[in-house]
Amino acid sequence: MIRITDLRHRLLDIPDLTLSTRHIAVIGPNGGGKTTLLSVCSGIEEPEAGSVRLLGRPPSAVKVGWVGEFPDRTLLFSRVYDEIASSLRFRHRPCPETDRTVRAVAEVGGIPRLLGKKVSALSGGEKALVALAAACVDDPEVLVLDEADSHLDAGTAERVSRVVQESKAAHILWCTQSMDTAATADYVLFMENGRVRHRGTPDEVFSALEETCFYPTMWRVCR
Ligand SMILES: Nc1ncnc2c1ncn2[C@@H]1O[C@H](COP(=O)(O)OP(=O)(O)OP(=O)(O)O)[C@@H](O)[C@H]1O
Repeated sequence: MIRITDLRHRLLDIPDLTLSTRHIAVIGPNGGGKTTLLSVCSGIEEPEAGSVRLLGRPPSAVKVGWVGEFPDRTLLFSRVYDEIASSLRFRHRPCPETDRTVRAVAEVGGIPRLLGKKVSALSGGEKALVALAAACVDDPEVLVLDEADSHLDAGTAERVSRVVQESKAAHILWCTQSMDTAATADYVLFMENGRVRHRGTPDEVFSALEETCFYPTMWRVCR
């Protein structure tokens, strides 16, 4: 469970929010506070007031995997293998176990052929897949994606969805500008001006957004 109480941080103002579903989509206009909310929920930023609890603990006590919109800013190592292995190495996992786990997560992400490459030689979409593999390799309890799918072709975005769904994370907080992706979530938060304007199942939230640009294209076509 994710529990937010009296949260105030910059423009964020969320008095009370309890999220118990696994896949939570965070959507809304630019500047609405989505990244700020994800940063606070991930423990990257301490809230100015109020509290966030993930699985009953403060975010700093939870294994959180983070994938940002610009992997160039977060990828630390020059080789793909080293990047994906880094969190296991930081925890001093045995080398054979690390090797097995890195290869397994690369397999799920469809990137075994990238393991020997230099990060600087990858395309933007390949970097996103590497960042996702690095975030998933240590079995995060909570997986947070901040518009990680924004520069991906449809096939790569589909692969990202598969890796995310196959992760063992209890919660996936996924900020996306793809309303079709958000429509596949269990629960949707629509953020505007730092507040949660709409919350509920995709049906509940998107029915309130039918006249706006925040309505899934696939729903317009197929429903
Ligand atoms: N470090 C910061 N210091 C002060 N204000 C900030 C900081 N980071 C973001 N903001 C402001 O907070 C507001 C919300 O930003 P945030 O990045 O959370 O929005 P967002 O919904 O993720 O937007 P986008 O869809 O454009 O990425 C914006 O007005 C932004 O200018």
